[in-house]
Amino acid sequence: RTLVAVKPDGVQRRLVGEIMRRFENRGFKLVALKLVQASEDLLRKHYWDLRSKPFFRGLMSYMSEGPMVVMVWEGLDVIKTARNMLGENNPADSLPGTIRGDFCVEVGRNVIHGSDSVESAEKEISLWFGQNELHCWVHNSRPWIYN
Ligand SMILES: Nc1ncnc2c1ncn2[C@@H]1O[C@@H]2COP(=O)(O)O[C@H]2[C@H]1O
Repeated sequence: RTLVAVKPDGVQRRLVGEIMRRFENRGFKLVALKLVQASEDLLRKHYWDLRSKPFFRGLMSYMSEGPMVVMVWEGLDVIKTARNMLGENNPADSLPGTIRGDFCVEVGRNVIHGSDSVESAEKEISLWFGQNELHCWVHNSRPWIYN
């Protein structure tokens, strides 16, 4: 499982449907989804490892500018594959075909976040979602996606 968040710029730019379509089409299963105006406390916990970076204050304010769409996707190697689908942190290094490579130009407005490791995915999922918000359901197309 991985946490994917469409940031306030992605929501404002109406990219939510396009981004979700990419994850659905790839074959991943949606297990949690919500629209959230994140509190400063939540954002501080989410980006705790970056607290000493010079861009930290700007990042907090960017992420508070409007609601985000936060979701959990599940599937084989989803953390790694989602990072590949997102592109590089800096959109200028992101290949066309990736989300950042197709939809943005600046690192401070990079439209989407994805967990970067198993540890951060577990931490981020438990930060943004309660256990009762994570749904277990059967993907009918599963046998056509997995051997
Ligand atoms: N040099 C930078 N200047 C501004 N924001 C940055 C910089 N580097 C990283 N970020 C932001 O910090 C975020 C950390 O992880 P994200 O994938 O959410 O996307 C990153 C960017 O939004």
